[in-house]
Amino acid sequence: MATKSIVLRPNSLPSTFISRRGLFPKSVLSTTTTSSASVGKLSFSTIAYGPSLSKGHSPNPLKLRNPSSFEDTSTNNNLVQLDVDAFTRVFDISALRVPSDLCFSLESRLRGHLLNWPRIKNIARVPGDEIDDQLKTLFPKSDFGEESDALVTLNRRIYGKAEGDGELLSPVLYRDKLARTFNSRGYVKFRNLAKISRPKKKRKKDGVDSDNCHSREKRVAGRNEMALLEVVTEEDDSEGEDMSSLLGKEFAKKWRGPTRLLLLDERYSNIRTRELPESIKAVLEEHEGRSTMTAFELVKCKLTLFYNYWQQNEILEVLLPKGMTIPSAFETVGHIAHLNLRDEHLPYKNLIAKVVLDKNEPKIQTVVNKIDAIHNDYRTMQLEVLAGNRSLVTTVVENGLRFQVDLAAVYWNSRLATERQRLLSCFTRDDVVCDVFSGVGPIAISAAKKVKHVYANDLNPYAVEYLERNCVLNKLERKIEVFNMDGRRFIETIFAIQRAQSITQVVMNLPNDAAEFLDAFRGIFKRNHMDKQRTLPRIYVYGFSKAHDPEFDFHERIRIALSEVGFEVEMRRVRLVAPGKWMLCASFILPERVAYAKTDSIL
Ligand SMILES: C[S@@+](CC[C@H](N)C(=O)[O-])C[C@H]1O[C@@H](n2cnc3c(N)ncnc32)[C@H](O)[C@@H]1O
Repeated sequence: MATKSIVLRPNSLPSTFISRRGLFPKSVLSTTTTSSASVGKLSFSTIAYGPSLSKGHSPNPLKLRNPSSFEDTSTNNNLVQLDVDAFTRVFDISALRVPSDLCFSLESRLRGHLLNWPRIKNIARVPGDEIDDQLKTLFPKSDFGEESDALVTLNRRIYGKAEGDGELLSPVLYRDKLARTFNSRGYVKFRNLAKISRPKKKRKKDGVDSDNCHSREKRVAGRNEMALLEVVTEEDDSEGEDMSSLLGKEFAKKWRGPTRLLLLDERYSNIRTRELPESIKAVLEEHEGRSTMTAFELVKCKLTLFYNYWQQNEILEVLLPKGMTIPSAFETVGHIAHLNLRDEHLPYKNLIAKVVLDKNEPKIQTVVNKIDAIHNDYRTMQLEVLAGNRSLVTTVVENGLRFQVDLAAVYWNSRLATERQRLLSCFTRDDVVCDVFSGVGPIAISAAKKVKHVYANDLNPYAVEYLERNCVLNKLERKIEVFNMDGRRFIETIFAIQRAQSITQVVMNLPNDAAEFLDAFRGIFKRNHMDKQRTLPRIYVYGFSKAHDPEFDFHERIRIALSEVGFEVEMRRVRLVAPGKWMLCASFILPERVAYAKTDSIL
């Protein structure tokens, strides 16, 4: 079972309509249309540390005026239109560009000064931070990082001093060299020059030119991503703000080889080089010279966090109204997330389900809500599909076994997985198990893997159908015999069958009523009462109790059902199913006097 917290948050909107203006605190809304710098300053004084939807700025402020994009169309066949762009936030941050070979050691030394945001790596890569493969081939030795004169050679070649090196220039460098030659002689720009080495353009498709196509692809890719980091500007040398003025000429801004960005803490977002803390500068100075291509730079970056970045509770916090209690968990059954929403959440049920689906795909494909308490005999739930595909047939893997279930037609409770394991640990390979209320077989099939033989029964024909399928699915059909009858009749029948092997363990997992089925054991051995060799089975019976002393209460019910008092019962609390309501498991060896009782006599 997986549980997820859904934290909801305030808003005073009508139940089926959520305006985006109402989604954000006023102060934050007003900042969404201001410049990013002012937002940054405001944020730090008023809002807690770390990424938040109430911080940063929205790249699409105009869209904020369209409240209908958050409308919860609950009445409209669970089609919720959630404008995911509204959750895009842009943060202005600073980063240190450092040589790639120093990035890990610098990261650990500077950790306290780094961004340290969840799911965002402190070391970032941006286009152009790595030496181009084509250029790599120009180096005399392949190990670029260790070759001290490699950079000199590269610079010579890039800046047009390659003649005499005896090597052919790559087409890119050749074009570059040509361009500079023409310019120095005063020629006008050679307009077709770029074509010399440019790769051929792909053919236009459907009248869309390839550049537009590319930019659209980029946009879509961005949406599917969690975050995007872009370098905005690099500090202007003319202001004397580059590292060279602080750390010596070695730090002059110039690309010197593969680099990485170390994202700095948000408090440094608008900082200048000279304002960097001494501790950072000291670490950089220490590292200067360790790399053959040392070059540190302070760069301004734009970190964009998309809808995919934010967690379920962060999204719902923004979407849902103030003052609501929090729906805290959902149960997972195969691909289905099973919510248990309270009345107050119902106007937002589709919105909640959509976010749950978005945030838990691909594992979760369907989100359902329990409509009503379980009332029927088959213990099936009334479920409403709120989001995703409508199939309630799913496969659950429990303890290495696979169980197919149709949540619309059969009972399944993943929360009992641990209890089932505990129960199984009581069985041995010599046991013969009888599961009176087996459902689709989580106990019966798991037991069959371990014990000699299993008799499994359920009243629900659909459960029996899935039980049979699951026996086959787990290749255990030879060890399980399946029955479809009322539990009481089943107990009488199975103990009367001559060919039945001696049953040593009986499981009765129908907590609401199982105790009341115990009378079926009265006189089960009476027909062959001379056969004192028959094994008296151990019975495990489950029950609920809301009593002050649940153990005593359940014990009483068992004694009354069996009409017997003189026997020992082990009692265990399984779990609290509701406030003050315990699920219990009682186990005892069927008293001899009950097994051989004459059915019409009362002891
Ligand atoms: C609480 S479920 C337990 C199922 C299974 N042991 C499990 O752990 O998933 C109880 C099962 O008892 C079945 N049941 C209800 N009344 C019954 C009856 N009178 N006779 C036999 N089975 C019954 C229901 O169909 C249901 O599958």
